[in-house]
Amino acid sequence: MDSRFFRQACFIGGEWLADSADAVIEVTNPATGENLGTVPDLGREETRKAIAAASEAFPAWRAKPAAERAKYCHDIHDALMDHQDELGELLTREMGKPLNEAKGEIAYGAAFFKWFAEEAIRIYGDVIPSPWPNKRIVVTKEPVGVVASITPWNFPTAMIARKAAAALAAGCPIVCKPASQTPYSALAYGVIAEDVGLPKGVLNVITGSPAPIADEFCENPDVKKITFTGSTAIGKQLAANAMKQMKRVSMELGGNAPLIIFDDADIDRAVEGAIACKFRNAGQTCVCANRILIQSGIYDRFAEKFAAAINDLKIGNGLEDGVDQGPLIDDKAVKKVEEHIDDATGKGANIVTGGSRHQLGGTYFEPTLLRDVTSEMLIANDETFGPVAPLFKFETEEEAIKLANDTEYGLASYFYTKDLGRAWRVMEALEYGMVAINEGILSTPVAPFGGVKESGVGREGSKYGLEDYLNIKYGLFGGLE
Ligand SMILES: NC(=O)C1=CN([C@@H]2O[C@H](COP(=O)(O)OP(=O)(O)OC[C@H]3O[C@@H](n4cnc5c(N)ncnc54)[C@H](OP(=O)(O)O)[C@@H]3O)[C@@H](O)[C@H]2O)C=CC1
Ligand SMILES: O=C(O)CCCC(=O)O
Repeated sequence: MDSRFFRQACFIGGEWLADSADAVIEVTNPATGENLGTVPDLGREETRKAIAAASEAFPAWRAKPAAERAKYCHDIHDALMDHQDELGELLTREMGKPLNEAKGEIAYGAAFFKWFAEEAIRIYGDVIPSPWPNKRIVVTKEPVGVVASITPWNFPTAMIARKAAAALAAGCPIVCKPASQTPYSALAYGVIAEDVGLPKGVLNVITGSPAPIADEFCENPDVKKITFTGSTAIGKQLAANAMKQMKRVSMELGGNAPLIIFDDADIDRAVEGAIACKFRNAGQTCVCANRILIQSGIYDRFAEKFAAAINDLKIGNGLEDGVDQGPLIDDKAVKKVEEHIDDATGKGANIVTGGSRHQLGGTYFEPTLLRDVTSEMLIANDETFGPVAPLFKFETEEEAIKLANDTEYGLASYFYTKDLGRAWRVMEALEYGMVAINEGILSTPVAPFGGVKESGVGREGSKYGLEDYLNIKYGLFGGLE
């Protein structure tokens, strides 16, 4: 690929570490199946080196005035935005999402660096009124130390941004392990780190087999925090391992988002929101609506309008103009989508539109609408992570809430209503970390992103996102008499 951001080497301690002989991972463009290149398949030893580089960088990095760390974060923001088109194209090539979404992701990622640059200078402590006349109590905030991150392929730039920006702002160096399917957007951060003159070791990117890298992250005592975005199964495993040393953890895991549309909703607005919420990134986000619950009075009307909007979506290579939905990440993802559709239709659901692999071949899949879906079907309980919209029917508000909460997940939820009382009631009743009312997209760096139940722990973005990278220290000053 003809881009100076395209690096087939890892970035450790400010140096580019190229592959050793045959130990490489091949990276494929999901839109074409073409091989884009390779990255090193590194293991524990190199991970140890990256952690050592980060540990070495820590004392000087944490000692910098917050305004200096903020300046680096602002510079990273500016560098991402200056190269938005080039980085967006790199992202589309390795991940498949449409170019406009990819460029949007670069801007979204950059916005985390800006946000946390502005938060870095507001890491306040506290003075607590003392219960003793001759003693004083203060609270200070300190960086947790070296952070290790593991991120998924669906947002290769932004998922690193929301971890790295908070870590750097707080005073923590970071070692990033990106998904093996999308390493190049992550390695581009190495180029950016060089461009902005980030001190060596503050940001490291290592590629390779996940298990040995994760084991080193969990077992190396110099790593003080592990931050992960990905599947619940891997998140649980990582959290359990990290707890052996009582490391701090942030876990952004799977979801099973309900999108509820009440009879009194603005149907056109709900259709627009459902398209954005369900088909963004071809349905491959943990906040995509996984279950669409429609009140019976508008069920048929909504289904008809939603199907028409789905039929307008253009499928193709994300680099082509006007494409709304690219390929799925790989064949495993397509098989999961097929399994969910087959299971649902086998148990009585009906396909309104789509339902099959797209004529373009590869991992392209038709955006699909299923109706008459019920709780007994696999799709009701398992995250599809693909372009399938299943419509469930409900009669009452109480039933909708019960259905929506009937899952072990609790990440994002959505509902549409014009009734203010209902808006408050339902928001309070939904057991989710995030609730969007009359909106289909809720992500922004200024709000806390995260889940409850088995969707994880911790929050990213917002003022709360920084707390996850800080330790609280209580200082007691005695002897004032
Ligand atoms: N919350 C979210 O945003 C996401 C949720 N998912 C959900 O998970 C499902 C499976 O997707 P998948 O990509 O396989 O998700 P994974 O959880 O397997 O992958 C996410 C990250 O974890 C790494 N990883 C894989 N195995 C281990 C391990 N044993 N220890 C530590 N890290 C590991 C991966 O590395 P490598 O790429 O090298 O394997 C990748 O960097 C999806 O269908 C979806 O339901 C998936 C992605 C994001
Ligand atoms: O799917 C994810 O892993 C994160 C969703 C992206 C976002 O909206 O922030």
